[in-house]
Amino acid sequence: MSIQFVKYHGLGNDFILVDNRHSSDPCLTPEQAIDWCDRHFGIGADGVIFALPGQAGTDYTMRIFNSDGSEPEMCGNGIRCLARFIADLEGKGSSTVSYQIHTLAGVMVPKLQADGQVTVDMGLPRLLASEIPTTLTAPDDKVVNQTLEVTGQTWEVTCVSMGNPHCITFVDDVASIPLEAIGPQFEHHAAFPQRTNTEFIQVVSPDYLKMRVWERGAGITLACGTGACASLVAAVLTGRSNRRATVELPGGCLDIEWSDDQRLYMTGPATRVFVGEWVG
Ligand SMILES: N[C@@H](CCC[C@H](N)C(=O)O)C(=O)O
Repeated sequence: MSIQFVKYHGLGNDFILVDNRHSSDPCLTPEQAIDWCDRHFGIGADGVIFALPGQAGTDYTMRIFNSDGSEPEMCGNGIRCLARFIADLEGKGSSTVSYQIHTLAGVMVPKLQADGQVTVDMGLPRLLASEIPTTLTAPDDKVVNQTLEVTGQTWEVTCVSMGNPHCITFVDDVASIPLEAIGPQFEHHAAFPQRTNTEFIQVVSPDYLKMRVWERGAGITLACGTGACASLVAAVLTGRSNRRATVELPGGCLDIEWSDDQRLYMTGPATRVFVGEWVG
């Protein structure tokens, strides 16, 4: 088996991109994606992303496997990388092109900017417990400032879905959170039937948030675009931030806006690192 790939990252959240335009099924199995993502015995990445033919009138379809082989509905940093990958494939790398991308979370619209950044219309946040999903409140209620018991400690959490689930906790100092130890306990908590991504947020000012993340299916990553959007929504819902803020992650900063049209707009970089060929 010989497959060409290109490695990209969005603020250190890194992905292997595969040109899958010839078929509507990913050319790798979840087990193969696990092998590719292995940082010692494979290429190394937080996930593998496939550019497939568009569905329902869209330009392309994005599918993604996390590094544990599970398939998330959406990936914010990944869709910026996908947009740049497609533009490179189409020879439009330096233009301000935009694409309609079909994902399991709905249609997303990334647009390449003249300065090299990518802005993505990430759609509407979903706030009801049944939409997260979580059993923390009644299905039709929002999950804002709810208590959650993890590792014998009580946390106050707010949950937001950006198509994928996020559980957000505001803390005084993100650096002091033992993410490696508690991340898995949030991810696999019985209150989250589809597991959850977990963000810890320090509010520096109403327009500047610091974030660390434990991702479902990938563990600690240097950035998470859907997580940054969900965290801004949680910060607005709890009266902690403005509707537009910089979110600083270990890998760098994203600009996030929860616009008056209620949609989330995320702007950040997407960087090509190298091309390769898998000869497994
Ligand atoms: N890093 C991503 C999110 C990837 C999916 C996530 N691990 C999940 O399972 O939901 C982002 O930038 O949004």
